[in-house]
Amino acid sequence: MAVIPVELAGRGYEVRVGNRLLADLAAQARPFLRKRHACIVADANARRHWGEAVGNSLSAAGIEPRWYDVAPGETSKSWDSLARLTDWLLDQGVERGDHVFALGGGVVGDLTGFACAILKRGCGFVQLPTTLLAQVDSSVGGKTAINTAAGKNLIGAFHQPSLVLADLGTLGTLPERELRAGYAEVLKYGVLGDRGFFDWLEQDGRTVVALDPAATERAVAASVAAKARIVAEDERETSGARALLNLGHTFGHALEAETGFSDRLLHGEGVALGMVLAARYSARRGEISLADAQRVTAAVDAAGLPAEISALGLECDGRRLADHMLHDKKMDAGTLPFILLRAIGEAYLARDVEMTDIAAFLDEQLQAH
Ligand SMILES: NC(=O)c1ccc[n+]([C@@H]2O[C@H](COP(=O)([O-])OP(=O)(O)OC[C@H]3O[C@@H](n4cnc5c(N)ncnc54)[C@H](O)[C@@H]3O)[C@@H](O)[C@H]2O)c1
Ligand SMILES: O=C(O)C(=O)C[C@@H](O)[C@H](O)[C@H](O)COP(=O)(O)O
Ligand SMILES: [Zn+2]
Repeated sequence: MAVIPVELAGRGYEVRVGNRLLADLAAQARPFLRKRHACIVADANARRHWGEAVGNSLSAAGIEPRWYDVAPGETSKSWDSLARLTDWLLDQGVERGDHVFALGGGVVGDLTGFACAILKRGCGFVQLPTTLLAQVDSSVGGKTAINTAAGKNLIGAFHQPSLVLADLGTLGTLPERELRAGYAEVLKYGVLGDRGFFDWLEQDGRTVVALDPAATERAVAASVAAKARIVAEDERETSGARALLNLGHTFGHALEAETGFSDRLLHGEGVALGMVLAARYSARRGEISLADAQRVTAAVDAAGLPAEISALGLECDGRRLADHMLHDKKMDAGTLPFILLRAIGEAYLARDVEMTDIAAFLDEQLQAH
């Protein structure tokens, strides 16, 4: 098992990456189980595959599991789901000193984390991520949120979990498309800040998607370590360091909004395409080399992720996509900073990007190929 600390003064926590962690939940999470029952908010698919392991572990320790099912999919990150979940948590008598468990992917983690951030002005929670994306990214760092009609993650809070248990065994039941979508966020850490990691993924990335045990553990642990470093440096995205984790997301979130937060484009797929667009736009500005932008495109394509916006069949122009971006939380005094690339492994925050230029670039991309 790899144990990665997220170092935050007085509020630090561990991310444990390994096998059979859910079957061992009662022991792993002992300090966070102070009552004879525990509330578990679960993605319905995650519960179907992994609920028994969680339930058995708790029951054997004399703790009654109380389940709340969340419908799979991005639409569960809504006001409606949040209201229903907080009502249920109140019915269960959750107190500020209690911990709620979130079993599932980023949807359940973001929703439960936000519910726990506001329930009685804040109770504890433990992340039990069961998707690759959630293990390498969403369960770590305390960003919690729901979506609104105006866009992605627009209502939320920073609220850190007390523990993250990333059980690699859970990836075995994940549909392949979801595995690939999660891989996009793995690739992101290489592209934004670690050329050596990118080189390894370029070479051996297929072993991660094939769930080779050593490769998977290396990819998850390295990704978590990269995120933990950045979160410890800039927990609330104020200095610019954490904003780099948004590489590909300004484009990606606009594409998710345009496709109605539907199965047409998963979050990780939007991020993959967004990284390609960020790399191409950086090359157009004469920053990253064309060859390196092509390497990013090839790595995305090799993972079976979308690399061409023109293939999405969108019926919109660049201006419309640029308009979605105006709701981005990075907006600062009317300007939207973009995460661009000077090289693979060297992302930076560009504050001189004109939205008219982004719209023109997107028009070119929509028409290409
Ligand atoms: N808070 C953050 O820092 C952060 C970071 C990245 C992404 N996110 C958010 O995370 C969300 C995407 O998360 P996701 O990719 O995990 O998607 P998800 O939560 O929708 O899960 C993907 C699918 O996998 C199923 N599933 C989950 N675990 C399973 C398992 N072990 N076996 C079989 N099926 C399983 C789910 O039912 C769902 O259909 C987006 O809303 C995104 O905005 C948040
Ligand atoms: O943790 C972060 O910081 C990230 O940006 C990670 C992203 O992968 C994630 O999708 C995040 O939710 C996006 O943040 P947002 O602030 O753009 O909503
Ligand atoms: Zn993301």
